[in-house]
Amino acid sequence: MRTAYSVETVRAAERGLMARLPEGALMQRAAAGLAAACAELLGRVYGSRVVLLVGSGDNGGDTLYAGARLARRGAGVAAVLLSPERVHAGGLAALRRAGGRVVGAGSGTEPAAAAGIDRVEETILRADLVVDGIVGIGGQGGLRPEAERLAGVVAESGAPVVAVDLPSGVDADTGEVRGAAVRADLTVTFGTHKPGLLVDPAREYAGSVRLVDIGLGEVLPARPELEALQHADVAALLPSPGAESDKYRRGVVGIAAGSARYPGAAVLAVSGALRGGAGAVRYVGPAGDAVIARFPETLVSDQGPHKAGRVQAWVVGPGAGDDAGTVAEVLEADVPVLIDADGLRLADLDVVRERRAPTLMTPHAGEAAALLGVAREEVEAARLKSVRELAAKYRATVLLKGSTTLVADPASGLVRVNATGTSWLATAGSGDVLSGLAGSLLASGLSALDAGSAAAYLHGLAGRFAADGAPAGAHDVADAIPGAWRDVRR
Ligand SMILES: NC(=O)C1=CN([C@@H]2O[C@H](COP(=O)(O)OP(=O)(O)OC[C@H]3O[C@@H](n4cnc5c(N)ncnc54)[C@H](OP(=O)(O)O)[C@@H]3O)[C@@H](O)[C@H]2O)[C@@H](O)CC1
Ligand SMILES: [K+]
Repeated sequence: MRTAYSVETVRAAERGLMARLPEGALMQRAAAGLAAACAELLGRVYGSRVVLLVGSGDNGGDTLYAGARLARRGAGVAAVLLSPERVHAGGLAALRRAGGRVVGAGSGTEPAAAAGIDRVEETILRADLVVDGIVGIGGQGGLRPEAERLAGVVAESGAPVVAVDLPSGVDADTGEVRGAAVRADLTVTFGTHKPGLLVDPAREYAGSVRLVDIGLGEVLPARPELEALQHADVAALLPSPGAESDKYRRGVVGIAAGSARYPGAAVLAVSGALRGGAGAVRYVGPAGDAVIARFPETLVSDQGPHKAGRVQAWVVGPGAGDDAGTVAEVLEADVPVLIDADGLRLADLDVVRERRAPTLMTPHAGEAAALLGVAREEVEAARLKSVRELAAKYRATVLLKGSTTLVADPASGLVRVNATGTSWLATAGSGDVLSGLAGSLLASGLSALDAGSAAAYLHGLAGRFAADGAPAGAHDVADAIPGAWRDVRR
């Protein structure tokens, strides 16, 4: 499991840890990990040109101490100080002792302000590596103008960028990027991941992320604010039939989807459900012929959901068109229900709120925006906040689809982020496959949080396998689910 903790939690943990350690010990651990990552990226440290962008806080301190380590190994290290009067004094002294220099205005020993500006640009443009220590977890909002200007020069230089703890300008807790921010190739983060490193849009700014252990793990609380399942976690969740299992014990999933206009949605939802571990898939709706033609193992009924027979979980909504009656009937069932696509528009949301059995809602950003009464761009800019708000508002587990799919649990407030997604999954019908897959996992007994997050994980992996660098259709993704399942189990 990969976990992320909020700034408040990190700060509290750090206070506890610092009280037990000699002063500066944590910063030295951070700087050592940072310098090692920079050295690895450089390949050859001796003779390389490293530029440090140094802000006024401890993030700048980490950067200066790491710079000192690189200078001792023979790198030419130049520090650009954004607030020379408030720079981390110990870090700067260490850098100078190691032979590092300060460039730009206000350094005291360097050329005057006007000339200094050019020196800074020249230096950055010649750099082999830029280290972004402008701001870390103490940051508020996007970069300030001077930092933004420097970030522009860095982008122009094309030099690889290592961000210290976080790319400066992104929000550590939310993953929001409300102004200018540094784009990094690698982010070296300390003690724990921060939520912003795992959630878009900030995740995209971070590049690859490396976690440096500074001993924080032992003082962090057991429950993180955000977690990301890995292969082993998903493997532990997936159902496996025992010797005694029959189709009812393995779970029957009901799919109420498709319409005369959109029969394909029914076929795709069933294709996902058949690969999700349930013992049987029942289909209810007007696309029975199309479903049977493609998947003869489906139990098809043209009666409504009430008359469909035993079902342990329902999926309602994909391609449902305007069939509000079926959605209402499914919501009356006292079993877990997954609501997707048209179902999200057709459902009586007061009924959803009052349901006793679990509900899993699976909107994309546009559907989530409609449910929250905000613009789609706002959901995309603030994915974590949006998914939490939806879960609280509808007292349902909510899976917000997208480049980083999020699943929020209404009771605990825990959010899971899925890391297996690929942009190849942004293809018509891919959401229908996901609904069927998640519904099938619900029917086999997983909680809504586990079913949603395990389904997102398998679906993302299947998308990668199906695409393998080329476009793939939603049915290819469904066909690749068994391979993803085996890969996770291996
Ligand atoms: N604590 C620990 O044990 C350990 C902490 N560690 C490290 O410390 C970091 C946290 O350090 P921190 O608390 O000093 O805050 P930090 O992120 O450096 O920035 C604060 C300064 O930035 C400024 N500023 C704010 N917003 C800005 C913006 N948008 N654009 C530009 N500037 C902005 C703001 O200035 P002001 O508003 O006062 O003008 C303030 O002075 C953490 O991320 C990790 O790297 C590691 O060593 C491991 C041990
Ligand atoms: K930073």
